[in-house]
Amino acid sequence: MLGRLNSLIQFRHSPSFSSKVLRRQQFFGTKTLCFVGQDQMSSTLEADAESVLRLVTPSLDLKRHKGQAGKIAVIGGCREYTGAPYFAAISALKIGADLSHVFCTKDAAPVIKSYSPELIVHPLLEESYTVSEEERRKLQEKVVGEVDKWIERFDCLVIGPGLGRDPFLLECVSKIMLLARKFNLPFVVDGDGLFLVTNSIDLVNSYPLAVLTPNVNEYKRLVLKVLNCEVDEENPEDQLRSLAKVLGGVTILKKGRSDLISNGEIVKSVSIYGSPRRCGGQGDILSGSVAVFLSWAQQLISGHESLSENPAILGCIAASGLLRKAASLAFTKHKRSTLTSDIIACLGESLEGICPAS
Ligand SMILES: NC(=O)C1=CN([C@@H]2O[C@H](COP(=O)(O)OP(=O)(O)OC[C@H]3O[C@@H](n4cnc5c(N)ncnc54)[C@H](O)[C@@H]3O)[C@@H](O)[C@H]2O)[C@@H](O)CC1
Ligand SMILES: Nc1ncnc2c1ncn2[C@@H]1O[C@H](COP(=O)(O)OP(=O)(O)OP(=O)(O)O)[C@@H](O)[C@H]1O
Ligand SMILES: [Mg+2]
Repeated sequence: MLGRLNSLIQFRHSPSFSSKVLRRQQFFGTKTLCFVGQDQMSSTLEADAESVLRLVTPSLDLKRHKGQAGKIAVIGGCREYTGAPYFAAISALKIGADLSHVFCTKDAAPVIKSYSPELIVHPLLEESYTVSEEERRKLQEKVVGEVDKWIERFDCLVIGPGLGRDPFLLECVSKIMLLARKFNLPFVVDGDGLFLVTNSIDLVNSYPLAVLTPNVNEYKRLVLKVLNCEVDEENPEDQLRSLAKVLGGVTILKKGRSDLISNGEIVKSVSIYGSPRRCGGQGDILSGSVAVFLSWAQQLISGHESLSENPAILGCIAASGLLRKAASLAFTKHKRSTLTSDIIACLGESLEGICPAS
């Protein structure tokens, strides 16, 4: 059994993929899934996102307790932006995480708390305008110390949604990223977290549990900074693979008409569903979703020592497929007036359609 599971979700270019029916192990409950190897993780570019969703999504098991389905923390939310961290955090819960925290600035906290009692919001971060020069170092130690008390409880962080670009705040977040690396905690970097990382690439370099989710603008800036060239529209896969390789094997999800995913070795795309609506906030849904599916993929793999796949790639494929399905469903209902909150409201129905809970 293990050999078959192993061969089927190996991420090397293995031509030997073949169609098989797999019986899941106890830790996810016995669940039969059809994991068609050929058009899945083998050398074809397009991943079979729906099969990956079925593979990593755990069964609901009465024997499990609160927290086991995932504890996510979003680091983001400032005076300027409060929607993005909310979108990322609530998406994680709507998909199936048990707990979703937001670490944001004192200004943003009451606003985000007012959006939903489901989120645990920590008003710990600070922006420069609230801190005098002499207080900075001491306050930074305090902020990072407070986050440190929580950080080991989480399965994945999402760093950047609505973070803003305040230098003092970004310096604190840099230290939080180093803390996450010390604890081998996976993190998704999005939004202004990418602004931070693009200017301090060492924060993610050679960290295989880092996932970057750049949009068109953010990708352009990352390529310019790291590869010192313009985006190659003719051959995006090779350039993406090179970028991830130069960054030491981080996983990059390049968002666009098709989402392209690479860890510097393989490249996979997810083009299913999707919608023509480009309202702000969809990338925030994606970042929260990657965190949940990456955590579930890690649980799946940790239950099989012999498996060596990259949970970050699995998480990106699953999250992209689900978001695109939910966006398509929401667009069917709301057309031009589709909002990010409409897409969030479709996450549950979309996942249920691919991977029924009962
Ligand atoms: N409702 C909300 O609260 C939302 C907040 N969002 C947050 O808004 C913030 C900005 O996201 P965007 O998608 O607008 O960011 P982008 O980076 O796509 O663009 C922001 C603007 O700033 C410019 N810019 C960004 N970085 C730059 C750089 N290094 N040098 C020069 N110009 C630069 C861009 O060209 C653009 O004009 C992020 O933290 C994001 O999470 C968005 O996610 C959308 C929804
Ligand atoms: N042209 C497109 N056609 C179809 N789907 C798209 C297109 N562009 C983006 N998407 C989908 O929307 C998702 C979010 O991408 P987008 O570029 O909106 O992120 P973003 O700009 O970071 O969003 P946010 O406003 O949250 O910051 C992508 O993962 C992708 O699946
Ligand atoms: Mg974004």
